[in-house]
Amino acid sequence: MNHRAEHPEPPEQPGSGDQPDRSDRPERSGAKQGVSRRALFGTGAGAVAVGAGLGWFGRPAAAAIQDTVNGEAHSDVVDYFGDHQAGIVTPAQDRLCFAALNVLTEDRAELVDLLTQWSAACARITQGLDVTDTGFDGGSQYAPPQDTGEAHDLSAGHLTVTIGFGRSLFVDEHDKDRFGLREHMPEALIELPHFPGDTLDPARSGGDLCIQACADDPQVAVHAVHNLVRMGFGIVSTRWMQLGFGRTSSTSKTQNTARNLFGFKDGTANLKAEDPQLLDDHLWVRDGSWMDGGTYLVARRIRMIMETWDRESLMGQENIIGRTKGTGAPLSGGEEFTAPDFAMEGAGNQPIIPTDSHVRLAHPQTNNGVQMLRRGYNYADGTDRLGNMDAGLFFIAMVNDPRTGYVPIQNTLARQDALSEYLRHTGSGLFAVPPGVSNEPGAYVGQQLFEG
Ligand SMILES: C=CC1=C(C)c2cc3[nH]c(cc4nc(cc5[nH]c(cc1n2)c(C)c5CCC(=O)O)C(CCC(=O)O)=C4C)c(C)c3C=C
Ligand SMILES: [Fe+2]
Repeated sequence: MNHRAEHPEPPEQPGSGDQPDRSDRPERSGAKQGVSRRALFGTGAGAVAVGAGLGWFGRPAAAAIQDTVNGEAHSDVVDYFGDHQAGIVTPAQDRLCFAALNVLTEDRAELVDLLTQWSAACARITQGLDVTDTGFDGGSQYAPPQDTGEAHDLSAGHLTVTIGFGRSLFVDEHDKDRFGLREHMPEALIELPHFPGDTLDPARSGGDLCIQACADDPQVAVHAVHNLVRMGFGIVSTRWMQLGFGRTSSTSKTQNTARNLFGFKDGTANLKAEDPQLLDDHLWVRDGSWMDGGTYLVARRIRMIMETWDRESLMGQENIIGRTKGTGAPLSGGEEFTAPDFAMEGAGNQPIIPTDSHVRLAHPQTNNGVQMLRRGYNYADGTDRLGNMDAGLFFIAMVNDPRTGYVPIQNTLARQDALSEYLRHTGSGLFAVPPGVSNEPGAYVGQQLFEG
């Protein structure tokens, strides 16, 4: 185990004797609300730690941490350990911090060591703890803190951290093996093709690794990425990063459907945690390889041209999507979750759900029965030089084979979808998301790949 806390104290720096003695400084702010990092294992009122299991890092397992809200047991911790990584079918939180990283080192052992440290850190921060026991202010005055500190007083916030491996982790741009992983590179981890209309920015595309941190609180999500990147100083560097808000999907039937920045309910017809057979058919890799129990994550930064869309009539908008703006019901009638009737005709014997509408073209019926788990977020990143909003959807989809589960649908949408006129794809990434991390001593994300 490679906890930063176990690293020896750094040698005394020249002149360090001149540093002020701050051992008597006052304690900084304590818990503010909820189950805070400090309250959980300290003296905070209201928090109850029930010893129902120990993680390999020696702390109570996630489900053990509970608080009481209106007399009912409540936990805002999502278990880090399991057959699948959290952040896939676990209920989509409201906030996202997504980062794609370049791996700088050529040393496989250094990479494995980092992944091991990341898993140890994730097991802690997903419980609302600092990265190490020493935390952000308990270590040596002469060494950088072992946690950056910005989430110290905040609760776990249902934080999930999902790690993925890009194709470029396996082979470089000359197809040369990196880290001896080439023979294990899955065939499904393709270079995504150019799709009609793509205007991708290389600075917002690709990456050797990805970190998807989702939480109720943006500061908790950013803290996760910030600390994993900090721990990887000199081994990885951030290639691009995207913040998201207002989840545009629901991954559980217990969640309501949120709206995208065009004002439509988004995520109605999605794979949901409650349909294990569909998840096995469309989401989880089931091939006995190191990816068994994992999935593939497609990320697309899709700018939505608000200025044009906002001038479209309500009827025009609904015909483009194929659903009503109010309830999200299909134009063929019923409620939000009523199945669309694509055969139904409207005025002039034309299909009531237009042939170029988004839901018709994206529906499994049009795509050989293919389904995907969508887990995207809205984004708003200021304006361009003309004052137009740079805002849209950071689309995330997870599928068990992007060659059949994503590429054909994206090609169809890019060519025929009436919605495409209002969209610009500006960033892209495809990552193999390995299975979950077991609660065994020393287990780490991607272990099946490196030790299989
Ligand atoms: C390649 C896949 C998809 C991309 C890219 C995509 C972009 C995109 N979608 C919306 C808004 C909506 N999408 C909706 C449904 C829907 N979209 C996809 C796939 C992609 N969308 C699928 C598979 C589905 C489900 C189709 C079905 O089975 O009925 C909807 C309707 C509500 C819902 O079911 O979620 C909306 C609204 C935007 C704005 C967008 C790009 C910015
Ligand atoms: Fe869509």
